[in-house]
Amino acid sequence: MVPVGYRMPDLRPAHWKEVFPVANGDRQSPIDIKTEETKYDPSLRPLNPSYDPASAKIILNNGHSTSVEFDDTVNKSGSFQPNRSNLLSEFSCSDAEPTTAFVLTGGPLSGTYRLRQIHFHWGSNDEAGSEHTVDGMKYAAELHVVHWNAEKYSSFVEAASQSDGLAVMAVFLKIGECNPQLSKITDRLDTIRIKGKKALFTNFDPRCLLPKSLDYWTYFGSLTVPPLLESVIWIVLREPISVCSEQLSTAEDEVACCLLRNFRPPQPLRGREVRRN
Ligand SMILES: NS(=O)(=O)c1ccc(NCc2ccco2)c([N+](=O)[O-])c1
Ligand SMILES: [Zn+2]
Repeated sequence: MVPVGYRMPDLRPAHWKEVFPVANGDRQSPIDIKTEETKYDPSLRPLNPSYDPASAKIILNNGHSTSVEFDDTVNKSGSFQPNRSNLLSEFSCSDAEPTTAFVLTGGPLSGTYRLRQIHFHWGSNDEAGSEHTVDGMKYAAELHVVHWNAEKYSSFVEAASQSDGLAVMAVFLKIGECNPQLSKITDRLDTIRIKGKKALFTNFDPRCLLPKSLDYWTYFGSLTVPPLLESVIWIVLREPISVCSEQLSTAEDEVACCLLRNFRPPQPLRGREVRRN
């Protein structure tokens, strides 16, 4: 029962500032990446994602996106002993060494950032859907791989309020070949059609969704949905991955209307620098 006189907050991005004043802050995300204005930084190291597929737990419809949540309660470094039954080569699509953790290191990061969840932003058609844009160009969708600074902070929520608390790797999705790795997620969306619904989702290695090249742009920004906290080191991969229209429309059809067009428009750069490796 909604109390008399209660006005539901307007959920559209242009109104977020009424509830979250930080929406007008100096390091908001996403942004338009003007490639000519990015700065090469020789101190930037290669990215080093290493994920334990066994840490994938559930797939969730959290009302503004579909996410795959990972068990980030313990640091698995050292605890994951590769053996016949769990060798990454059986799960992973890359031929990397078996991992002993599910963390992101290297790139612009100092320290170890632990994988929390992955989720997508898409539009209601193939022409728009990404949050970041490149020279004004929108991609069909955008994958976010969310990590938190487990070396300095004790939880995701604590890290989310710190300027170096989160690291989100963004991967653009462009319309092309169907992506069998993505189907592992889109094929399960029918099980989480309504908000709050979750389903078991294990043995998924997010590296299967990454492009061949891990070259990136990086800048200091924020969460792109409320509470819009300015705690994210953004790492935007320059090479997109492919998705076919059928997969995207499956995603759009399978989840409630409110998950469509869940992308925030680009925000003012406010003098920030975008670096590239
Ligand atoms: N589009 S995003 O990667 O910036 C993003 C935004 C919000 C939240 N979550 C909302 C939230 C509440 C407290 C702190 O965080 C997440 N996430 O949780 O991975 C990611
Ligand atoms: Zn996101």
